Amino acid sequence: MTTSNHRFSDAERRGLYRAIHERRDVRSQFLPDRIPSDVLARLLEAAHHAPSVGFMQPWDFIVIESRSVRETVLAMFEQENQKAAERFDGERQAHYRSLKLQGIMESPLNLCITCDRSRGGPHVLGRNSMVDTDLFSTCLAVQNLWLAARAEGIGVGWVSILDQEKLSVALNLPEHVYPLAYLCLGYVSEFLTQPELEAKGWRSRLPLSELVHGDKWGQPLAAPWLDAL
Ligand SMILES: Cc1cc2c(cc1C)N(C[C@H](O)[C@H](O)[C@H](O)COP(=O)(O)O)c1[nH]c(=O)[nH]c(=O)c1N2
Repeated sequence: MTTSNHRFSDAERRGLYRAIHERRDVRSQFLPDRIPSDVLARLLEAAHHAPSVGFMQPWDFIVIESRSVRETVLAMFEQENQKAAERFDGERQAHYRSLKLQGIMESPLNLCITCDRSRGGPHVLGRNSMVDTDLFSTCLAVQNLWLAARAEGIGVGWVSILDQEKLSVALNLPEHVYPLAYLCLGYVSEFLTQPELEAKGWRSRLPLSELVHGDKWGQPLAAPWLDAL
């Protein structure tokens, strides 16, 4: 077995944390520039190096450039988004309707990351008790791609306001393949410094210190370093 140095240089560490903190969900700032194929290859390679239960690697990547497929997905979004808006009342509904929640046509590339729930056969190591670990693994592939994209200067927007069954039909997915993440990708004019939902007053980041418990749920953790957050 080969191994690697266990610690990154300071610059490498800063780069990693920068990608984590400066990654954004993008829907408004896409530029039309094509993503070069070598860059796309690096993003897919990053996704493919995510951890997965039993090394199942349940993901597939559907690279969507076709305008007509994107138009179909956009129509699905409009339909679902209308239903979503109706769940809110009054001012909150007006606020919801003012939010831009997808960049399907403005981004030059859409990518669906799917989860093949049957990959690796009926008994996947680590998935006996928690059967959704294949979905969790695929989410990690999404996150790897999202962070790598940030480092490449590429914005990613996740669109989940879609009917899964209709999306599966539009993308010709087999029954056992789940359309986990529909993503819009492209270079951007800028990356916002805070989540767009926060910038637009929809919801703020919660204080981490309120989310850390000691030993059991609800028990405070004596940790002075939390006060510094
Ligand atoms: C599973 C999942 C699904 C969605 C999202 C994210 C995730 C993880 N997000 C993006 C989400 O709003 C965003 O991540 C948060 O607002 C935090 O912002 P940053 O990602 O830090 O910029 C998202 N955004 C959007 O405009 N339309 C959408 O349908 C979705 N769906």
